[in-house]
Amino acid sequence: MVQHIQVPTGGQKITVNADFSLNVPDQPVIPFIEGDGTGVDITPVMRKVVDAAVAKAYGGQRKIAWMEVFAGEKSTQVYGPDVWLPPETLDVVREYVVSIKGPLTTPVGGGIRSLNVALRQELDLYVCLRPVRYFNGVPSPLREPHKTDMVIFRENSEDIYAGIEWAAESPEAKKVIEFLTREMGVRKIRFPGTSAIGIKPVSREGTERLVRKALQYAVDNDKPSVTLVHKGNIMKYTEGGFRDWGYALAQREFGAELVDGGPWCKFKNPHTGKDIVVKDSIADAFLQQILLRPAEYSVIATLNLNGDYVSDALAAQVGGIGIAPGANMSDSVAMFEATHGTAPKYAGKDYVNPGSLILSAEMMLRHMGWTEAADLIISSMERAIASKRVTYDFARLMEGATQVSCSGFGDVMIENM
Ligand SMILES: NC(=O)C1=CN([C@@H]2O[C@H](COP(=O)(O)OP(=O)(O)OC[C@H]3O[C@@H](n4cnc5c(N)ncnc54)[C@H](OP(=O)(O)O)[C@@H]3O)[C@@H](O)[C@H]2O)C=CC1
Ligand SMILES: O=C(O)CCC(=O)C(=O)O
Ligand SMILES: [Mg+2]
Repeated sequence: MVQHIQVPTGGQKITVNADFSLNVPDQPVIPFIEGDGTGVDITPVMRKVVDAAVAKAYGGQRKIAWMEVFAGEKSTQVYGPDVWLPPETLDVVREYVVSIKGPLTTPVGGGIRSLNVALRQELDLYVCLRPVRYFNGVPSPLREPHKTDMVIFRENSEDIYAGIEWAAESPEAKKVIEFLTREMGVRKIRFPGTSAIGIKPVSREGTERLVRKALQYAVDNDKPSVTLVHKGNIMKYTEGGFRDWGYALAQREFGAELVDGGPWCKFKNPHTGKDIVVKDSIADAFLQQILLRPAEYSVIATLNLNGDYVSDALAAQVGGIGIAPGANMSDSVAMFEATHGTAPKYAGKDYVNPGSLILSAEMMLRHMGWTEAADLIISSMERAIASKRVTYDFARLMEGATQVSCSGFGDVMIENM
């Protein structure tokens, strides 16, 4: 029984087989969270574009039955003042297997903890998958933006991002600091009386399941390399562990062999016979390498916080977070979402680029096996950009562009299907 969610009549559930493949009916029910801030602008546009692509691709034989579920500010309006993430949202998203969400606000400093992180943790959506590619004509700060073609596998359930921390001078922080200094012999806390404390859990199991997905993706998609991005020189057991466990897994499960004595290693893609190189890069150096030598990187596997930074940095190289899509996935459940946040200054103005959420929906359609509709979204996005009728973020950097609204860009895409 659901309290405030209206289950659409006529739609059916997507189900998951034992091997994690999906059974997708012709009218699947897809839960969506509208999102805070610019969620009110981009989510309806995303739905309109997806509905048009599906109608065009399948001539009315297939149709998504959208089902709104609630989180964030809208949830507090529907369920009551303090209900930010109602249990029935989690239940429904788990039960219906494939969903999509707009961005959700997280206040800085105090207030609620991230609902985005909570959704990922509660549903154990341990892979944050963020492909970064260039669309011809998009204004970019790089001379050769097409050379940036990477797929980020960001660990999504642990690291300092898990949000285990205590405020400075709180009894909890004092207790942890006392334990660390008295029982663990820690002498390195510079100002113990006024330090906030955060905990960074990074596990072998969490690393292995993420790196396994990244390596398998490289195999399935004929990619030349997987790079483990970490700061293991400084954080030896957490980020260094990530690197070491990643390399060990590549050798143990994929038969990788050391290159020149290691630690880089390589294995043959069983489908193509080509080499897949497994390498690593320290995060600060990596951030300059992706600008200077992007063509040398393909699949990226990294920890949660690094993945957050790397996602926006790479998105900027190909035109910004206005067209940066993503997915949060477990072995069975997938929740698609844009890389960007709620951009509050533009909320409700029908202004921002809906491209990130539309391309997240494109990933969703492909995940469902609805490739014809997904292809239509890509081709109409390409044509819309080529026509130079684009939202402010591109228009301000593009010569000869006509600026259109958020919904206007959706309409340009639909015209181009
Ligand atoms: N997954 C999620 O739900 C996420 C939520 N957040 C949350 O969002 C809130 C705001 O975060 P903030 O740091 O401002 O980051 P945002 O990603 O919301 O916005 C930063 C800047 O990115 C550009 N931008 C964002 N969205 C778009 C878009 N659709 N089209 C074009 N440009 C866009 C704008 O740049 P310009 O000013 O140049 O126009 C904007 O000012 C925070 O509460 C944060 O926690 C953040 C990231 C992810
Ligand atoms: O949860 C948030 O508010 C921020 C999340 C974020 O920036 C991301 O996942 O990329
Ligand atoms: Mg982010």
